[in-house]
Amino acid sequence: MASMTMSAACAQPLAARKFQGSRVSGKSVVRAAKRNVTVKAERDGPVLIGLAADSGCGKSTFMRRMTSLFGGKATPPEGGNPDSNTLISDSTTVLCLDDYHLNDRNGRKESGLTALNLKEQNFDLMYEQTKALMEGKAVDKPIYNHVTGVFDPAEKIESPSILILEGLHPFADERVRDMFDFKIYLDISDDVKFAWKIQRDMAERGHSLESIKASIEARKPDFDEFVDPQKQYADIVIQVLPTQLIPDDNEGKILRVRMIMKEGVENFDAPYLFDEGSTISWIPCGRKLTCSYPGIKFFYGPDTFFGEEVSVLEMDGQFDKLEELIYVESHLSNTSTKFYGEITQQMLKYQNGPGSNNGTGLFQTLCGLKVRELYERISEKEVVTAA
Ligand SMILES: Nc1ncnc2c1ncn2[C@@H]1O[C@H](COP(=O)(O)OP(=O)(O)OP(=O)(O)O)[C@@H](O)[C@H]1O
Ligand SMILES: O=C(CO)[C@H](O)[C@H](O)COP(=O)(O)O
Repeated sequence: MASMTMSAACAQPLAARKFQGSRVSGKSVVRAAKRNVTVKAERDGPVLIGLAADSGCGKSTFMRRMTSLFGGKATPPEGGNPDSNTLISDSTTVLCLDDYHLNDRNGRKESGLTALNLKEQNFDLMYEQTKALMEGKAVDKPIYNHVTGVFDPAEKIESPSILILEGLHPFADERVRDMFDFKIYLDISDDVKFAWKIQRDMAERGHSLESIKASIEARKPDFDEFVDPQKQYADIVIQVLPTQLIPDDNEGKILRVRMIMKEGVENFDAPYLFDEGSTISWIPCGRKLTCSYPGIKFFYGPDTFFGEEVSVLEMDGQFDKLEELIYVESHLSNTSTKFYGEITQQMLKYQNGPGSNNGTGLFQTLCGLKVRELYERISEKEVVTAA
């Protein structure tokens, strides 16, 4: 049977609440009534979006979901290097920041540093080229070839309408960080990262369990020091955790996904469940939504993250019948869809992609819709969408 609880009394001040993983019980916080619209006038260059995440954490999957909302298929530069890391569609260009590594694979062996270390990234070049693209100029960007481990001849990148920088360190350099219109951090917990790596590297790449464990352990200290701290700068953090619906689950198949959204971000109004500012726990399983074990649970409420006010949308569990997502979609507001059912349509379009039946796909889609709206507000151009 469907069940919902909505809290409306708050004993603690916002800042005193524990953030991570806790069920927040608190009052309806009236703070999001204003719409955060600040259209930047006289923008000639692109709208700049950043996506930070560790490697193998679903950036490519996320990018496919996001760029498809702008129409056209994102592909590597036509007639260019087949090992290019760049994806170009009609209006979007996705640059992979691995292309700004300072040293190639051998160089890193000599320096003894990993690619996660900030000293191994050419932030000056990354800044200069991002700035040039933002000014509408073309650049000759290096290509780091992941197959050979060396740099290939540079490729010409024209200034697009929407420029997306994805990689390990989009927000580490203050000069580039300040240029972004919107910053996203994909935060995959160690347990889930491990499960995904095993799935990909064992099944698809023939690596042993021991070698996968060793590579994750080797990366962890540098990841914690150089990549993870960037989440404090993100406007949205999509956090992927093991389910809480199955006690001591270690399979990593059922996921609890949280979309943590900063308050007061220009051109971004956070989506919400039922009632903006309230704290809501919702189990929609029953007549309208088919749920097999362990079911689906949603949560929405205010919180704090790195000392800043945020709202959190959370989904634990997975959909049995994806088309029934329409029921959940109809209870979400501020989603920036252009027609009824657009989220469900998008999710069905990518139903074979990883995460399509759980919160990763849902929140990545929602995030893509918010980016589309942000682009429309800043550029004052409309993205035409077919229902
Ligand atoms: N939402 C998801 N649910 C389940 N598995 C996922 C999800 N997203 C990604 N994966 C798993 O992680 C693997 C890597 O995904 P993807 O190629 O999108 O990541 P990436 O960050 O672009 O990787 P890399 O940086 O290594 O190119 C996929 O093969 C898949 O097994
Ligand atoms: O973290 C990474 C990508 O995000 C890679 O480890 C880094 O780019 C180095 O690549 P390779 O292992 O192919 O030399």
